[in-house]
Amino acid sequence: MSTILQNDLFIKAALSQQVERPPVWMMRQAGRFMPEYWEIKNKYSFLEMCKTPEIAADVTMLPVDLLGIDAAILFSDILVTGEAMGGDLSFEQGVGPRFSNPVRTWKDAENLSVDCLDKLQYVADAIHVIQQRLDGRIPLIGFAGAPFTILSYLVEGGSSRDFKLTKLMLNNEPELAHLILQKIADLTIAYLNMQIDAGVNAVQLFDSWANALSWNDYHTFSHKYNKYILANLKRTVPVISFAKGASVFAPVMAESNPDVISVDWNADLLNIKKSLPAGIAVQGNLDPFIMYADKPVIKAKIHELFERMRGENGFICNLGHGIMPDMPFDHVKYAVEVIREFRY
Ligand SMILES: Cc1c2[nH]c(c1CCC(=O)O)Cc1[nH]c(c(CCC(=O)O)c1C)Cc1[nH]c(c(CCC(=O)O)c1C)Cc1[nH]c(c(C)c1CCC(=O)O)C2
Repeated sequence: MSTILQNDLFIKAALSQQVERPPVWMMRQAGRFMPEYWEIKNKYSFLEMCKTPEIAADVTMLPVDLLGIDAAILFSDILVTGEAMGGDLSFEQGVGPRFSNPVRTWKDAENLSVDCLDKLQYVADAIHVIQQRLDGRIPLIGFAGAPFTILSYLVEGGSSRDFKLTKLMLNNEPELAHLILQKIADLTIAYLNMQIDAGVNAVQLFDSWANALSWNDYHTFSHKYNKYILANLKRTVPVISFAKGASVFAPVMAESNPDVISVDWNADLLNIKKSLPAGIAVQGNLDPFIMYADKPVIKAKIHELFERMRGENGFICNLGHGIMPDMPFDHVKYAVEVIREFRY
């Protein structure tokens, strides 16, 4: 690590070193649950916010200044790689992400571009601005979507409940799926290495919808590509592998040798950690929905997890999935305070 960080709890825990308390950050920590996010969001579209480095930096800094978390995460979206490859991406209020030109045929797949890193230059520019603003206070996490999760959005043309079209492709035309997955994986390697060169202090690969896959399909269509990506990253910063489904797939994820595995809320985190090779840290695994509960419940659930993880190096506190737009801001802030006051 070249930068000297004032608060390096997150990096230490990611590298399984001893810390006085677990570090905390939360997925979707910059977002619609914050009134200050809406002040910006009411002026720009979501993609304008992502693509304007000064605005992306302003939004990245909101939870740093308002919540006091131990790591910032770049404000962007996993779907920007799909857009750079040729996807016509939009985010409509109430509808969510949409690709208006879904990728379903060999011709569609062949048209996807891999040599398009220049289209993502705005992300490197944002990282430079954010690192100036952070000024070494806490680390910055970069990220990308894992190939299977990006494939699902490209094929479905947006969010999906059951991934019917994606699974139809995996079953009926596996070679077509492999062509698309390989292209996404190759761009993702270049993209994450670009973020590392631009100065992020860690990267996270989001395989949000891995839990849709069977055990064998997970190996064939997800793990294979995630492993290929991790093998080709500049391993100068910690790498976090996230899957909704990590409760089941964690031992497989470990084979791609990440520094950290981020676990949803279904599993017992200590059991997962003990099942992994020494030196792999875990992140998670609070049920995000505790944020709706009364404050004493929030505190009790955090302490329950921390007591369970007592004595374990290599534990980063996070939610098993992202903060929801209607979660009370003061509950999230309270959760961070409880974590920051905790000492082993
Ligand atoms: C699957 C996925 C996406 N995006 C992402 C994932 C993986 C994590 C996960 O599993 O949730 C990742 C993501 N999306 C966003 C970030 C920024 C950093 C952070 O604060 O975590 C990150 C890391 C901002 C965002 N990404 C999005 C928003 C909301 C945009 C808005 O303000 O309208 C934000 C703050 C939009 C988005 N982008 C995506 C969806 C499903 C949606 C929201 C749909 C909806 O609820 O309206 C795709």
